[in-house]
Amino acid sequence: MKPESPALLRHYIGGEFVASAATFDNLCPVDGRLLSRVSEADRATVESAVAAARRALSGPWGKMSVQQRAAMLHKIADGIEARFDEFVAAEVGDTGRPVHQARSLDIARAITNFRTFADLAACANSDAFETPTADGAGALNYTVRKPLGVVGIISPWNLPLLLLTWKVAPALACGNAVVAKPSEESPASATLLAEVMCHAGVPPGVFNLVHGRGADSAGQFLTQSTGIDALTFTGESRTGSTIMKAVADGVKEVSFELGGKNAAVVFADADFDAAVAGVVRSSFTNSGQVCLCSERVYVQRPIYEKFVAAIKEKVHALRIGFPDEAEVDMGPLISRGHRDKVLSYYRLAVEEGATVVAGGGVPVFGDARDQGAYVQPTVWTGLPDNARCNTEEIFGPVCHIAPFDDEEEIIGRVNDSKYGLACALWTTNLSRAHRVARRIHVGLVWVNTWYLRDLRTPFGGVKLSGLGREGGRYSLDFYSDVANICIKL
Ligand SMILES: NC(=O)c1ccc[n+]([C@@H]2O[C@H](COP(=O)([O-])OP(=O)(O)OC[C@H]3O[C@@H](n4cnc5c(N)ncnc54)[C@H](O)[C@@H]3O)[C@@H](O)[C@H]2O)c1
Ligand SMILES: O=C/C=C/C=C(\O)C(=O)O
Repeated sequence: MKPESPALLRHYIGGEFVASAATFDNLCPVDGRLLSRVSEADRATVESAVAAARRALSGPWGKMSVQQRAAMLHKIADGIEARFDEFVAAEVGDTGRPVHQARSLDIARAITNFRTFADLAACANSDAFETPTADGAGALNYTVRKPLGVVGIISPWNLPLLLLTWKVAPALACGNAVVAKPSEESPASATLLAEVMCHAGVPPGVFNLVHGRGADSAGQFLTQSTGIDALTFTGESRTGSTIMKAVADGVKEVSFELGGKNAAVVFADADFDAAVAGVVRSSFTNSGQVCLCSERVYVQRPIYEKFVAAIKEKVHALRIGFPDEAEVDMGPLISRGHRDKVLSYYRLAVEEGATVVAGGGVPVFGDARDQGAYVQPTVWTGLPDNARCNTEEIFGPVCHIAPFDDEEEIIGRVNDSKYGLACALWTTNLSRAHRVARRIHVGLVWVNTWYLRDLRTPFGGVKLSGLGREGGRYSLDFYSDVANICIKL
């Protein structure tokens, strides 16, 4: 029987699904099979999406109150909920992640993103100041939030729907119209989101979706469009730098959530078992493809050897499997291309003198997964802090474990990085927790936990890890312009 021709994923522009003559293949990282063909937007297509967004701002969307927009965001969340299993299947197909993760994290958080920013925007207060004046009558100053206008959104493949909606939700809550460009590696859930937007009655042009790659493709064309008012981007630091140059002439507002080379620091007084479990989670979740993952692990010397042995045992026990296996811990990397990058670091580590405590290669399954993008979860010791494997973001299931002696030493070593996104500290000493956390030069510190999220908190990094903060009112501040009005009484 002739195999079904793969689906064609289309753009969503001005409320219509639009195909392009140019397409690219979307492959499944579990077994390499062709999942779908994807329309690739040219510059004209991207510009038509930007124009549709501009038109939407002067339509019914631009006249809606924040309460009406909040209600629309809840309808979008309802729509994702109604098609929850389809979104799970789309995300798992594109990324190969465990089904249980897609259900509990990726799709669940997309729904939460819309509901959280609906409520935050609807309840956001403005500022007001009574100002005394020489004539005694005084003046009243108050602020109003206005949408930026057309916001370009470019998102990565590692948590596709979570990170796309992390930006779409507040952008829409603040009254903007958006043109979103998801990663070429993960087009499926974004396309489903467009269907939900359409069904929810989001006015045409408010949410536009264009598919394509980065350089010389839809991503670059979006950043170069003079029709966008702001650009929010999540991805590699070097891509962020390229995008910053592209938008500089127009002095566009940017929000960047970029790369990291995060540390986990385990003090001798930590709850040992909790720290072991926590580091396994923070180094190997999503096959290490989370910007917050700990690729640098530092363990205080008295427990170092015991800790390495414990991590080795846990990593050897990690179940690498098909997405739908109930107990699977780890799936493949996103693509053969990304696997080549991670394997190049596996080789480099040995060249740099690492001891390979666990992993270091490619698992052999003897089934379809051998055509996928799997790698072994890997643990190294023995490298100096300045080794490339200890300074460059690998973005795979790997960590290096090094001993340290005291607080001053470890604070200096953790901060000696061109990145500054996140850090996980493990200690039962409360004073030490507060003291050290404040001195780590990152945007996010977790103590005795990792990736515990409260969406009202600021999220973002320093140095090469990003520009700006999103989350809670920080998102409202980025996705709206605040104007001050002064009334002479
Ligand atoms: N800080 C955070 O919150 C955060 C979250 C997730 C991922 N990340 C980072 O993202 C990276 C992994 O994601 P990735 O591989 O998709 O990143 P990437 O930079 O390769 O691509 C991200 C997005 O940018 C687009 N793009 C690429 N080049 C472009 C260009 N020249 N102009 C415009 N768009 C372009 C891509 O098509 C994709 O949609 C890692 O470095 C990770 O640390 C950071
Ligand atoms: O890979 C990076 C993960 C980013 C996560 C978030 O932005 C979030 O949880 O809101």
